[in-house]
Amino acid sequence: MSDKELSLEEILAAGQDEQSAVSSDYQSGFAAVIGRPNVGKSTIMNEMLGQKLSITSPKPQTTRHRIHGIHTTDSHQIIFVDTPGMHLGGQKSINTYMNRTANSAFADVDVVLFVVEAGRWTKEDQAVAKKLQHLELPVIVLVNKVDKFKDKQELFPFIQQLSEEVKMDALIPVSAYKKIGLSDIEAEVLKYLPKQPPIFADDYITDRSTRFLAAEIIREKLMRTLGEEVPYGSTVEIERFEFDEEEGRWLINALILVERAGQKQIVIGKKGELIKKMGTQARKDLIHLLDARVHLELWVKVKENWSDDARALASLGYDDNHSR
Ligand SMILES: Nc1nc2c(ncn2[C@@H]2O[C@H](COP(=O)(O)OP(=O)(O)OP(=O)(O)O)[C@@H](O)[C@H]2O)c(=O)[nH]1
Repeated sequence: MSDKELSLEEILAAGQDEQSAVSSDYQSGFAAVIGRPNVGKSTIMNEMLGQKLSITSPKPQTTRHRIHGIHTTDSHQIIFVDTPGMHLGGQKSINTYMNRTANSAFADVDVVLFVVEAGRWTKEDQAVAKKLQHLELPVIVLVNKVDKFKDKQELFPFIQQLSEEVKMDALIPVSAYKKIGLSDIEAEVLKYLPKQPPIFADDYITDRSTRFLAAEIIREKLMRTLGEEVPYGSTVEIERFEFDEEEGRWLINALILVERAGQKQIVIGKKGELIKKMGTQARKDLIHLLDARVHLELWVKVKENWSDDARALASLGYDDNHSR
């Protein structure tokens, strides 16, 4: 990848200006959110963030974490991070996921939120629990979907079983649907966050970031679809990013820039099947990011030495003065 890539440090630097103004009691840090698919991780996070927004890290393939959301208040900032592969659900086997997470995903986080589903303990949950045993990190178990149990007493045997199976520091019954337990999660997480200034600027989630993240989502699909075949030097430029009020949907046109004609065919795939696949996956994530319908057009264009092109760089956010 190009060394002009916007680094995580540069993104973080955006938060530096804010830091002088905050109190010395300010707390900030990272909470990893893990759990098998479908337990309600996204729903809990969206409720905690108060908005349906999930952002990914600037470099999905090279940073350890996907940033799921940033919750900033006057006294603290919790950065919820997802472990790699978590959202691939059924597409990735639990083993692959666990192998990857075992190596690096928990580095640098302050606390782990292990989400399970009330009344349902599966082999996948067990595999996650087993991995957690070897971590030197505080673990808070979130038993989600407790609304499914009218009589809370029915939950006791399950909670008893959990306390035997999982090495935990706290257990919180939660219903993301009914907004039960959300403030308890926040209070419990705060016990483990260091006193330090906010890591991200509190306005980090802006239009500009959204546009930038849209490009990142598409680039992520490019990398995931093509794997090691991803053409060196390819990148994504957002040409159009506007909301169509009448249709009630976002219109997004994105160019995948490659440096040679031969690479264009690799990206498009046989009968266009690869670009179609990437488009479908990217659209799904964009709908989630923007919380609205999305019309996405993806084009592949050969642009020799795109990395020297000022406009391309500006649109990618590599230029401080770029227009939004
Ligand atoms: N009854 C009930 N259902 C819930 C609750 N929270 C989430 N769900 C449902 O559980 C399903 C899975 O929720 P998600 O938030 O997508 O789960 P996830 O763990 O992020 O799933 P992956 O993205 O596959 O890892 C959805 O159908 C939600 O509507 C809850 O508090 N109560």
